[in-house]
Amino acid sequence: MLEVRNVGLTYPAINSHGPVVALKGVNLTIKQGDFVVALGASGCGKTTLLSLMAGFMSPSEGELNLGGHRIDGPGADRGVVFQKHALLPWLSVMENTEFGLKLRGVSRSERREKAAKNLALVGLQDFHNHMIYQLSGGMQQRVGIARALTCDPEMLLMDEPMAALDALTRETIQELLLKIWSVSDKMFFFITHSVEEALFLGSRLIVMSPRPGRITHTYDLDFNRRFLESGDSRAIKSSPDFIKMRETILGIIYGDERAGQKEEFVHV
Ligand SMILES: Nc1ncnc2c1ncn2[C@@H]1O[C@H](COP(=O)(O)OP(=O)(O)OP(=O)(O)O)[C@@H](O)[C@H]1O
Repeated sequence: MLEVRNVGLTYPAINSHGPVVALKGVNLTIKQGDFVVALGASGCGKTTLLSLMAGFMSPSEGELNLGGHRIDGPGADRGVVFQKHALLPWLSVMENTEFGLKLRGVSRSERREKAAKNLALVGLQDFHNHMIYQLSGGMQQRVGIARALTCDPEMLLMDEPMAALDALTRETIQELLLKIWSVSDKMFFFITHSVEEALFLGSRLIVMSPRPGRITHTYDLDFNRRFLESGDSRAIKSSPDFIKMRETILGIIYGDERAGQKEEFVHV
């Protein structure tokens, strides 16, 4: 279980810009098997929250605990999938996928076996020896997912992993992610700007607002389970309850975006 308790994060002043209160009073609990998706206007602190969960930085206030232990740096119990540029272009698909295990000193045969299993899970079993530049954007993102899974983390953290992909590839990888989620007991934390993607993927949706960044709305969802039962994503995304929810969430986010255009960010 991941617990975020009363977390605040203030970035220090840069030149003439004062400090920025990126997060204030954030509370969130993510349990095994939860797929939590974060949505919110630009600058509301989504990436900051993910970075704290990843241990890339420490909170100014409050604490984050994973499995009862305070997060005080990056760890193999958390795998991160970024939007792009996170693969090593001079290594092959297999070498990228096994990289984390290699750093941990795992034997070649064991890490190859684990990497091959996860490359098969994302449909790249025939591409072990390809170089990264020989793959499409969607395939590269599949390698990123396989790489994160290969260290067998308790939690997968994903910061807009589909943002750079075309619509069709994006839908295919959304469906792939749900299939991976359904056969694992991992915690997923996923950031997106797409309301449709958030509703489709999440078992819980948090909506964040800026100035200062905080969680303002939480929704439990079951569109992902309905997809896993029916396999028909288009039917789910065009269903009346999906569309109604999409409009509600869009109303909240557009309200925040418009307010943001009128106000300066809060400085302390
Ligand atoms: N390194 C930094 N130094 C100073 N301020 C920062 C830094 N990183 C982010 N910020 C500020 O903190 C706030 C939250 O940023 P963050 O990137 O977490 O938001 P976000 O919701 O992920 O935004 P987006 O949706 O645009 O990616 C913003 O006001 C941003 O300008």
